[in-house]
Amino acid sequence: MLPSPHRHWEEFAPRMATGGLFFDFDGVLAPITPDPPAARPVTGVVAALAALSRQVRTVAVVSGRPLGFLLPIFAELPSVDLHGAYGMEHRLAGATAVVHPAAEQWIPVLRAVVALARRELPTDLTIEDKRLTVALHYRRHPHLAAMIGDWAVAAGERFGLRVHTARMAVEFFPPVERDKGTVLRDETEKLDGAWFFGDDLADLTAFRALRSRSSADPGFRDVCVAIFNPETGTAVSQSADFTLASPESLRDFLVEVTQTPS
Ligand SMILES: O=P(O)(O)OC[C@H]1O[C@H](O[C@H]2O[C@H](CO)[C@@H](O)[C@H](O)[C@H]2O)[C@H](O)[C@@H](O)[C@@H]1O
Repeated sequence: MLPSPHRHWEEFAPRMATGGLFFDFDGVLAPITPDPPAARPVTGVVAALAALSRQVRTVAVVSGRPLGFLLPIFAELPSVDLHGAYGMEHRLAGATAVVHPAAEQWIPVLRAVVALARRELPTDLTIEDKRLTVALHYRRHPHLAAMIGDWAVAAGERFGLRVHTARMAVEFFPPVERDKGTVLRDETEKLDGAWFFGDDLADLTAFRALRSRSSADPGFRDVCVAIFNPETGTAVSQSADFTLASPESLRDFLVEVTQTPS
């Protein structure tokens, strides 16, 4: 019997021209690193996505990163859709970048949070200003987690922003109903099957969107894949169809399947 990843791939083969593969970035295409701006895809995975985009109808990256970060990294993949800031901005294949209008009006408020964080929080904290969202990273200072969490909750209430705990970080979002789940719900409307590769709790919204689509539509095939990371424990794996050990294992899987005639 084929191992689970290859069995799912073989079963998905008839839907290649009408299905999609959607990938998270950090922890999935790129290994986790202490310095957020330094994260880059593992060697060979961009070429594997290029090969995939010639075989599958939709290939997309769905990330908490802003488009400004994703665009240069995937510059050689114009046929891959990029969804940034948890779906609050996107650049679909062959089109220009679009910002969700309800999110755009919150940009000045997010600027005010960045300014306040620079004034009030320790100077060596990594403040990632992503224009439509803001992340405060404490990976290099884990003892500050509780203080930063409390500061973020108070600032979120004061400015009317949503606040979520992320991986060794807290993030501020406009109060707009947009996340990886709504991206998957919208982008799979015209597809008859989709895969999502994720490693973090925010990726569970995407898994749920695929599960909910396939339970409403038995003709739709969903495949949820976890990329293991010790920081997230088993929460993502337990909701997935199978787990790959690392971004490198994902790269190896994609290289193998894109080179095997279906
Ligand atoms: O949706 P994703 O593509 O997974 O992005 C989620 C956040 O990832 C980044 O932060 C995480 O990765 C960093 C680099 O490995 C790491 O240093 C940090 O501790 C992690 O939280 C990114 O910086 C955020 O903007 C993304 O929202």
